[in-house]
Amino acid sequence: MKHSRSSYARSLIEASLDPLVTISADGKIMDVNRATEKVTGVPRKALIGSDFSNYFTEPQRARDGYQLAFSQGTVMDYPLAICHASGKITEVLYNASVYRDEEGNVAGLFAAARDITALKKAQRELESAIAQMQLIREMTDLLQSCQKTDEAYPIIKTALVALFPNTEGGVYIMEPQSRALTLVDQWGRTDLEKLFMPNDCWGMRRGRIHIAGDGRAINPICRHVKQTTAAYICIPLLAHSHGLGLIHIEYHLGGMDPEEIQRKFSIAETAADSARLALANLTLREELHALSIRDPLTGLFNRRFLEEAVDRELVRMHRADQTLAIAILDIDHFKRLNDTYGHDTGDEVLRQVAQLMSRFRRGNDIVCRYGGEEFVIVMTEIAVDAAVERLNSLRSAVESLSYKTETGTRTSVTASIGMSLYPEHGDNRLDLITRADQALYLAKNGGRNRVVVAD
Ligand SMILES: Nc1nc2c(ncn2[C@@H]2O[C@H](COP(=O)(O)OP(=O)(O)OP(=O)(O)O)[C@@H](O)[C@H]2O)c(=O)[nH]1
Repeated sequence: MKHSRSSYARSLIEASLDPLVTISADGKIMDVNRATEKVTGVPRKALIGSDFSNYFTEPQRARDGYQLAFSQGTVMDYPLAICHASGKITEVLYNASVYRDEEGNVAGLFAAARDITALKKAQRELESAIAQMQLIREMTDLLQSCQKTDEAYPIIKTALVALFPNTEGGVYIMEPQSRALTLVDQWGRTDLEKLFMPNDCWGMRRGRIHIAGDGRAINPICRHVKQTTAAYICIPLLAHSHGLGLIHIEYHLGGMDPEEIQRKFSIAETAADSARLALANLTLREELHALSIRDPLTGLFNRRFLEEAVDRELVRMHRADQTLAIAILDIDHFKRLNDTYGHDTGDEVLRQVAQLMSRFRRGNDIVCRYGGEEFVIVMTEIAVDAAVERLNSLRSAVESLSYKTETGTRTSVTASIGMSLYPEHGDNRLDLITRADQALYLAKNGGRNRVVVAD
């Protein structure tokens, strides 16, 4: 009966999936079950009699737990990590309690471990997923506050570097005219292709993520990828199937399990989605802005732009204690020209005068179509004499332009110019424009085709 009871107890111990061990008062292993052999990779014979702390990644911590169990009589959920002979680590929680001999003296410790490796891994993955989502959220937040695409690229890059440590890559933007993909920011390697066409990238061609260099049989290597020692992922940034750019990430497969790689891809996709939306908004905003500050007939800046620019320049001139000249150029008898030769000839005159004025621009000068047949020129850091001289040469250049009319004859125009100076005639845009306008009125009344400075 005695024999069968101990064999029953043994079977029970062996049936446990948790590693069970008894340790003597001097720290030597006295007995183990099969689960302990399995988790350590050491046969029972070698385990018995050996120092129990040898099998942990942190032997001192194991000994501390052992001491604690002795002093308290028991320890619960004591975290340790067992090191298998192969190097594989099993994270466990230990429950241990002392056991006594027949005289009631402490004879050793009985300890049971619960494998929490999978739980810990899931916990770490969850924590890392939360941290990554937090990073993406921060990136999205910052991107929403960007005013220009130029501000967005470094934010996207910084987020990608944080999301994918130990990778290399770059952010490309598609040039609207040529459709070429241009490298605008990069991390890690510095020899990424700087410029290539969408056709050189399988991701851009197909409008979806392209993964290659990771040993899959079919996925071909993109032409823009110079070295193929690393695996890589190309994420096209598209908005309504219109190309905005590309995110290219290269990574080394060593040590990453396929599940982890898959997770990284999903994160890359989420980050790219956010970057794509932000870039689409910014590009649209920039396009609208360009439309809103240009005059469609002449291509010059419009009044709205001028107002913002003059205010900015006035602040700059004030700080630098410098002068600024504002001149309004008005084509003489333009109504008559329109009435005589037709509106199209009038338009052609406006276009040619605009081109002339663009060529006239120097340094920080601002030239714009102020409305109708009126143009404004802003010249910074200029004295009155120099300004008048330049304006007179512009006036005579306008006079020497010749236009073919709708009837086939040629005609020409003259222009009157009124000018005011900062700070002499005012310290703000409205005053300066009013004074220039008054000077223009005087130029018209004085016989036209002349430059008049506010008195
Ligand atoms: N062709 C053309 N004409 C325009 C445009 N915008 C304004 N105009 C015309 O420009 C003319 C401006 O005429 P006015 O302001 O009377 O002045 P003006 O005939 O130039 O006479 P002065 O300024 O006194 O020399 C009007 O007939 C407008 O219709 C445009 O975009 N194209």
